Amino acid sequence: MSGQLDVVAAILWKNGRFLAIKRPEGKPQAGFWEFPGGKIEAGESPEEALSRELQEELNLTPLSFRFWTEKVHAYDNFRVRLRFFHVDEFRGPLVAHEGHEWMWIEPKEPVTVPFLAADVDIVHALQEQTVA
Ligand SMILES: Nc1nc2c([nH]c(=O)n2[C@@H]2O[C@H](COP(=O)(O)OP(=O)(O)OP(=O)(O)O)[C@@H](O)[C@H]2O)c(=O)[nH]1
Repeated sequence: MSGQLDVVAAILWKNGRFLAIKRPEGKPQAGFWEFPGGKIEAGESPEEALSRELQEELNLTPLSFRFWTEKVHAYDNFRVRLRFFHVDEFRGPLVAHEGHEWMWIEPKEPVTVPFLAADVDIVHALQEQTVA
């Protein structure tokens, strides 16, 4: 284990669907799908990190968001602490600045793409609509 990463992840909602993006080639865990977000930088609050990452990655400005849940997940060689926020309103347009593929997922439909291991139970919770 080489320490713990502090990460924010955004569950962006549009017309009842949530956004997933694919980790691009060249990044660790390329090819897996995840929620937009990234590492919280030194001196940043989770909310600031959320706004910065959405802007950098997707050209989106969150206008209304709320903390939902957090979890710690141990990958083989590092541990991550993830804070998930629901984002109900945002300003775009969505532009994949970092070359991400993206898709809007209808929670009632089966998910056919592989998500990062830490996100799998989060996706299930969204599908089961156990979230407020
Ligand atoms: N963004 C994001 N990261 C996640 C999720 N789930 C999850 O385990 N992670 C992990 O959290 C870490 C986030 O790192 P990142 O590489 O996306 O962050 P970043 O954009 O700040 O990285 P970089 O600027 O170094 O490229 C990765 O190790 C990733 O495996 C998720 O849903 N979204």
